[in-house]
Parts: sequence; structure tokens; C-alpha cells
Amino acid sequence: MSHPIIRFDHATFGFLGTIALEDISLSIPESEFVGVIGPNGSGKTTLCRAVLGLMAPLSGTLRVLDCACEELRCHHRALIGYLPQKGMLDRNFPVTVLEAVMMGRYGALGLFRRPSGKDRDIARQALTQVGMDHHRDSALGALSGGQQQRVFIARALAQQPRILLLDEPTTGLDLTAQHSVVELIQQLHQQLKLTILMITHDINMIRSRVDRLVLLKTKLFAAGPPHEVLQPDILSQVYGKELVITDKDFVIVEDYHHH
Ligand SMILES: Nc1ncnc2c1ncn2[C@@H]1O[C@H](COP(=O)(O)OP(=O)(O)OP(=O)(O)O)[C@@H](O)[C@H]1O
Repeated sequence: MSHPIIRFDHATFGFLGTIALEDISLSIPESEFVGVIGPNGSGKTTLCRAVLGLMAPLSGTLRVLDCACEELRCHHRALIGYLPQKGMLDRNFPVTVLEAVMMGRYGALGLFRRPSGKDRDIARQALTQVGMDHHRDSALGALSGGQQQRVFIARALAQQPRILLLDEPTTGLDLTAQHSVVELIQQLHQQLKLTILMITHDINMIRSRVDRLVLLKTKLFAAGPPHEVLQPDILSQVYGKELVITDKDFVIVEDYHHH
């Protein structure tokens, strides 16, 4: 295994009165594509927030890019692209597609430095990578949900990150758009050799695409190649009756977006 770019060592994270993640030990080597699954409230978003250096461990350690997470500095954080859950971003913000992607350059620019032609080139390259450069002058709000998601992925790519954190990137999209966004993410992983952590509720969509699945329920329940983690006995311990396993597919019957 190559040197881990993310390393949790018996790390516990929480909020006042709540333990969100407990005793997590997990090493992620550079360029791995990891799917993060688990029921609602199992700590998936907390895992992303911890990697971004937004939460210090209550005990144990987390090192990201060879730095203790509580000491991640701006230049390190700029190497971590983050696509938050739908609803966390204002998709009707009155900007063009290119302007939205240019926002991804601000971390690299630092305060007060105006974007240069080079920053613009990097933003356009990111738009090309997600197949959206021809829409660069369109209003962000005029795009479909799937196209907007591509633009937000381009914004994260414009940071020229080494790690990409994606929190449910397909939620709210129709099935065709879900497939095309996941295909794009897989393709970016192969082309750019990025380390990707992708949170999802859609086990079937990612099981054949990720290198490893991490199954959370406050604790790290399982981590390994999809075929090892997706065992009925493991899944039923975590999801209980919420998960129905058919011949081919895993169906989560819980209505997780309306809880
Ligand atoms: N800001 C907060 N303040 C207090 N508790 C929080 C906060 N954010 C999350 N929690 C709690 O931490 C636990 C883990 O939440 P987290 O959002 O990481 O789960 P999740 O797996 O991402 O859930 P979902 O699938 O519903 O998005 C939950 O018990 C949640 O209620």
C-alpha cells in the first residue's frame, strides 16, 4: 500500500452530547476511489468534515496530506475539493458557469489577489474535463440538475485538488443524470488519479466502480473491496429491515430524505 494520504487512527469525533464517529481507524492511499455508505446519521458527512479539517478529534488522530487535521492550513485545504450535499449550495446564485468555477480558484489565490488569465485557463480546463465548457457563459441557474452538478464538480477540480470529497453527488437527479454523473466521477478518477471519497446511498450505482467501500454506523463497520463489504449478514446488522436484498440489487427502503 502506498503512503496514506488520509489516515484515521482510533479517531472519535462528535458534537456537544453526540458522538458522530467513534474509534475510526482507516488508511486511504493516494489515488484510491472510496465509496462511503451507511444509514442516516451514521457519520458519513462528519467523516468529510473531519477530512476537511473542520472538526478536531475528541480522541485519537487524523492525518490528512501529512498534516494533523486540526493543523490543516489554507494551502493544504486548497488541495481538498469538496462538493457538499445538495441544498448546501445556492444553485440560483446569479453567476455564469465560468464564474461559478472560478470560485474554485480562490483558495489557491489567497485573499485579495485577482484571478489571472492562468486561473481562467485552469477553470476552463476544469469545465472541459466535465464536458461543460460550451456552457461557460450560461447562467448557472438555467442548467439542469445534472449539468449544475457537473459545474460544481468542475469548481472543485479548479482547485487542482489531490483529494475530492463528494457528499451524495447524485441525490435529486433523474436516473440518467445519476448514471452520467457517476460515470464522470469514475472517469475523472481514472484520468486524474485523484483520491476520491464519495458518500452515497446508492450502493448498486457504485459497487462496481469503487476500489473500496467503507460502511459506517458511528463505528467503522467494514472497509474493503465491495464484494467483501456487501455481504447480507454485514449489511443487515447495519441497516436492519431498511435494506432489502434481491438477487442482484440492494434496495434501501428507508425514506432517508424525509426524516
Ligand atoms: N452540527 C451538528 N450538531 C450536533 N449534532 C450533529 C451535527 N451534525 C451532525 N450531528 C449528529 O452527528 C451524527 C452523524 O451525522 P452525519 O451528518 O455525519 O451523518 P450522515 O451519515 O451524513 O447522515 P445522512 O445520511 O442523514 O446525511 C448524527 O447523530 C447527527 O445528528
